[in-house]
Order: sequence, then structure tokens, then C-alpha cells
Amino acid sequence: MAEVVLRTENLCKSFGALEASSDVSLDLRAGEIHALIGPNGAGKSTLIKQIAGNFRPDSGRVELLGRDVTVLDTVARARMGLGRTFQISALAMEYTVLQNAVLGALGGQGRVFRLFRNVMKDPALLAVARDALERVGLADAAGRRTADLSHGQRRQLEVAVALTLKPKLFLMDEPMAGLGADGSHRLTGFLDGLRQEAPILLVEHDMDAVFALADRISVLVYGRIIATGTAAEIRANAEVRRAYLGEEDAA
Ligand SMILES: Nc1ncnc2c1ncn2[C@@H]1O[C@H](COP(=O)(O)OP(=O)(O)OP(=O)(O)O)[C@@H](O)[C@H]1O
Repeated sequence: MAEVVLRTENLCKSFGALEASSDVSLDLRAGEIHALIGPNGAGKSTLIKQIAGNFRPDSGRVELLGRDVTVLDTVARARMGLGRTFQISALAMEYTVLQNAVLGALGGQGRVFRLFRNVMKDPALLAVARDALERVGLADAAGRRTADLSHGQRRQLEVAVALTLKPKLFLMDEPMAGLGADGSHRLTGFLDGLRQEAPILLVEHDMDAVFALADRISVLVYGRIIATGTAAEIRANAEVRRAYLGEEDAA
């Protein structure tokens, strides 16, 4: 069986009386896309934040690349190779596409520059940034102001910025959100190829993308994983159909 790169064990996290994560155990293996689906408010983002290090679980543990990282912060986990894209854009809108990608690359190298213009002339950073833009199909837009990009192009740029850190695995929170049919088709193709290089834990509401991409799917309802399996197993699961997919969607 493929190597486990990420594992959560019995994660619990409450906000007051609300149990947002209830005994959540899952893993992500080399070469796979593992999708996490569930209704609004099921606790997907809360789980991602505990894996990324934004939230400390009340109990349970998170293991990254074989190491217990439960008490490590987001920066330490990112340095270990945990790449991430966000539900809400973290891009610098007034900067160009290339500048955003270079800033991403800078974060990965831990080097210190005194002047922004020196950062933007550094050949090593530029090479990493241009390579990431090329891979997501944004090379031609390198000189454009980020604020002038379409919504779909911004999502591509977020993936490019994450790629500059050369992550060993990805957490992606709704990368398809707001993309048109074209955009999500293109991103689906890209993620399909990316899994071999860096497995992906994918939170996504776009069920076409999930069923097309996921090697395994976990279904979260009221903070609890009610099923994990292949697309066919999840489609056929009676509890999932009742709780989430709905009989008509699952037919
Ligand atoms: N910081 C917080 N303080 C209090 N309650 C919170 C906090 N973050 C999330 N919650 C609550 O925890 C529950 C799970 O929220 P979460 O955002 O993890 O769900 P989700 O599955 O990601 O939803 P969506 O699909 O809408 O993004 C919700 O009831 C939410 O209101």
C-alpha cells in the first residue's frame, strides 16, 4: 500500500457546545487525491485548519510525513512540505502575477532581502516563479496586475503560489469555487496530473470535479466522517445518499 503522508487520529474540536470535529480519523497516501465532502457547516474548514495548524484540536493528533505535528504552528508545517490553497484569496491584488509568484517563492527559501526590487531581480526566485506560472497556464499573464485577472485566473495563481514552495502534499479548500465550466475543466486536468508529485486532500463542493478526480472520498456530516471509499462506494452508500447526496443526485 502507498505511503501515508498525512494522518489524523481521533481529532475533536468544539466551539462551545458545537462539536465541529468529532473523532475524525483519515489519511492521505502518496499519489492520491482524497476528497472531503459534506454539507455547509459540516466541519470541513475546521478540519483543514487543524491539519494546517491554524487550530489546535481539543484532543487527537495530526501526523505529517510520519511525524507528530499536533503542536506545531502553520509555518513549521508549511516548511515540512504542507502546501495549501485557501477558500478566500490571499493574493496581493496590486502586484503583478509574477510578483505574487516571486513572493511565494521567497517564502519557501527563507532568504532575507532588504529591497523589494532586489527580490524581483533574483534569478533563482524568478525561475521558480516562472516555472510555477507556466505549469498552471499563466505564463502569458505574468506582467498583468492581479486585480485585473478573472476570478478563474486568480485561482490558478493561488495554485501557482502554493507550487513555488514545492510542497510534498496539498490541502486545497474549494479550488473550483467560482470557476466557470472551462476553468474547472482546466483545473481538474491540472490537479489530475499533480497528484503523482504531491497528493491532495481536496475540499470541494463541485461534485463533478470530486467524482472525476478523487481516488477516495470521505463524507463529513455534523463533524463526523460517516463514510470513506471510492467514488462508486460513496455513490452507493445509503447513509451518504440520505445525509448528503440526496436520492435524485445519487441515482
Ligand atoms: N471560529 C469559530 N467559532 C465558532 N464556531 C465556528 C468557528 N469556525 C467554525 N465554526 C462552526 O463550526 C461548524 C463547522 O464549520 P466549518 O466552517 O468547518 O464547516 P464547513 O464544512 O467548512 O462549511 P462550508 O462548506 O460552508 O465551508 C459550523 O457550525 C460553524 O458555524
